[in-house]
Amino acid sequence: MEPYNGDWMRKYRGHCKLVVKPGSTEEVSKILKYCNDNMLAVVPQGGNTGLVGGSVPVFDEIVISTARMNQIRSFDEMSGVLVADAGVVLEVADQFLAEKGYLFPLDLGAKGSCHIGGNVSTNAGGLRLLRYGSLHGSVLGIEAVLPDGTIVEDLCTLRKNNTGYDLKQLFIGGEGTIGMITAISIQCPQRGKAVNVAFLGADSYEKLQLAFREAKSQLSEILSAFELMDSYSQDMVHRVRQNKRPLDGEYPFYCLIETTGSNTEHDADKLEKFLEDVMSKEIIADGVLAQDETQIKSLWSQREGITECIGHFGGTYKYDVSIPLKDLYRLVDETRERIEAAGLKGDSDEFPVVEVVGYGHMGDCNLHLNVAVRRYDKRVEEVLEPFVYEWIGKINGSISAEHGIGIAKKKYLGYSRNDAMINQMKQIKKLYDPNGIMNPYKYI
Ligand SMILES: O=C(O)CC[C@@H](O)C(=O)O
Ligand SMILES: [Zn+2]
Repeated sequence: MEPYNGDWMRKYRGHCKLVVKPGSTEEVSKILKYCNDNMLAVVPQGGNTGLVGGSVPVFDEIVISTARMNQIRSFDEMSGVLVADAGVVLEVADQFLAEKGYLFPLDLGAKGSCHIGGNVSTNAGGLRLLRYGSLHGSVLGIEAVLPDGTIVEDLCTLRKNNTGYDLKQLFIGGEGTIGMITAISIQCPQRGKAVNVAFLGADSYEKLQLAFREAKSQLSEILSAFELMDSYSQDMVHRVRQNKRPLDGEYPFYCLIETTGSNTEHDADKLEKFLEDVMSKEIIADGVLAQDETQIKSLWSQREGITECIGHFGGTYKYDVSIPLKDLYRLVDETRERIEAAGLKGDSDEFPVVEVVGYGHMGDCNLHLNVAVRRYDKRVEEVLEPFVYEWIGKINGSISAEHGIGIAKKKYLGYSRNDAMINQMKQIKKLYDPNGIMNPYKYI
């Protein structure tokens, strides 16, 4: 039961005694009907890589795993529409598409274990939302099972479909609270043949913002990622991996820029010119361009590896938030000041906090504020919460950009949603799940 009861951050732990692994939508339907008739609570679970405790039980809820529902149902090579079971691993879906010259329009660090059904239920954002948009746009249809066993079959394969309320949107980001997604249809873009990556260092957050503006204007249609990393996050990666840093010098801020297009020479030329320009204007202090596939992977791992390296020290308090760009990094500075003022951060074992770091998807105004700790500690939590959420609320940001609500943010929803909205959400929950068996104690 161990892997089904605990999340990978070792922060949330349930006491479930039963895991069921249906092999088909019909089996999910029978299970849910039985559970609903007998008032048994359930937790749908995919790869269990979530970061807000949404996919593990709180008490003894029954886990319904999508692990055995892992078939690609169809792929249309003309339209690029993929129809697949919820339990297909994201990387497996992407590799399948790669062979056909296409790409899954979502990519994230946990791709080797997360399931596409879980991605859609969380409305995961990932590393290239800037280019390919949100799942609310690319998911064309879903198949889901309601708590009473009803199968909602809406695996539409068309982009345009204005026929009444767009009900699938409730399941995208619904975190399994109104039904369980069993399959999805999704619009996949062509895989760009030319991928280039640059890793840049900047002397200030202001300069990084200027670099972002230039990147949008000079790289325009080929820009596929613009990721932010502060020096603290890179120090953590270095401490854990002891690897050679990408740049010779050290800078307070770094960014990773990726371009994806169809013409290698044209794209490389554009990126080189951009680099020359931002360096000559002293917007960027130093930069390196990946020369081959291996270097592309190693530069990306400086960014994708942050979560894992930070976790290495013990635990992490994670805040996945949206903030208008100009204020985005201020939250990290202010949080670090508070933690230091409370005397909670230090190099030796007596201090719970190792470091306060900021990184994320700058292109989408999405900050990951992470507080790496040697152990979870109430004193740290009290300094962080509700401070972080109040800060976000005041600035009209979002307390959950891409990781969802789960158990971690349930009580803070009011900082991003007003009473009228929360009431509507409660009504929807009641309508779909009157017995409250679907992923209870979370979300709403
Ligand atoms: O661990 C985190 O806080 C962020 C994880 C993920 O969303 C990322 O962007 O790397
Ligand atoms: Zn992220």
